[in-house]
Amino acid sequence: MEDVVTLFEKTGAILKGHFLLTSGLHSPIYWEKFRIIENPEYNQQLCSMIADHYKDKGIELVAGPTTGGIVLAHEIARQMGLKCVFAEKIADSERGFRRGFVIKPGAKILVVDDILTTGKSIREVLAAVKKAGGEVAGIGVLVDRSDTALEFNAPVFSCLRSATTTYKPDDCPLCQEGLPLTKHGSS
Ligand SMILES: O=P(O)(O)OC[C@H]1O[C@H](OP(=O)(O)OP(=O)(O)O)[C@H](O)[C@@H]1O
Ligand SMILES: O=C(O)c1cc(=O)[nH]c(=O)[nH]1
Repeated sequence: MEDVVTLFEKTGAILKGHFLLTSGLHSPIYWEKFRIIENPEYNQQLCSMIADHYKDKGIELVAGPTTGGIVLAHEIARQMGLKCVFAEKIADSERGFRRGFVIKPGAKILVVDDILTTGKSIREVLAAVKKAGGEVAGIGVLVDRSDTALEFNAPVFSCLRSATTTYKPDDCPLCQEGLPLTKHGSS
C-alpha cells in the first residue's frame, strides 16, 4: 500500500486556504476525506489499517457518525466480518441510533470516523453507544488532526496523525488578512 500522505496528496484531498470547520473553528488546512472515500480501493486500503489494528480485540460491532463515518464503518465492518451501525444527529450536540439498529447490552463497539479535529463528533457517538448500553472498545480515524492529543477513555488509532493549527474566529489571522472563508462538509 502507498504511504497514507501520498494517497491524500495524489487524490487532491489536502486543501489549503481558509476553512470553516464543523466545530466553528477556522483552519488553513482542510482534509477533504471524500477524495479518499469516493475511491473504493483507497478507502478499502485505509480502512484495512483500522480493521487490522483492532482484529483480535473482541470487537462485536462497528459504529460511526454520519456522513463519512457511515462509509468507513461499513467497510471496516465488512473487513472484520461484523455488522455496522451509524449515529445520526437527533438534537444539537446529540446523536442517536435510529433505523432499528440493535446494540446488545455490553457489546464491544469500535467507533470510527474520517477526521478527528476537536473530538466533538466522536464524543457524540461515544455518548450514543453508552446510552444504548454498548461498551466502547476503541476508536479509529483516518486522520487525527487535533491540535493536542485528545483523551476519550478508550484507545485511539489513526491512519495518520497530523496536528494542525485551528483558530477561534475572533483570533483568526486569515480573517485579518481578508482571505475568503470557505465551508465544506455537511454540519
Ligand atoms: O472532531 P470534530 O471537531 O467533531 O470534527 C470532525 C468531524 O467534522 C467533520 O464532519 P462533517 O460535519 O463535515 O460531516 P460529514 O461527514 O457529514 O461531511 C468530519 O467528518 C468529522 O466527523
Ligand atoms: O473539523 C472539521 O470539520 C474537518 C476538518 C477537516 O480537515 N476535514 C473535514 O472533513 N472536517
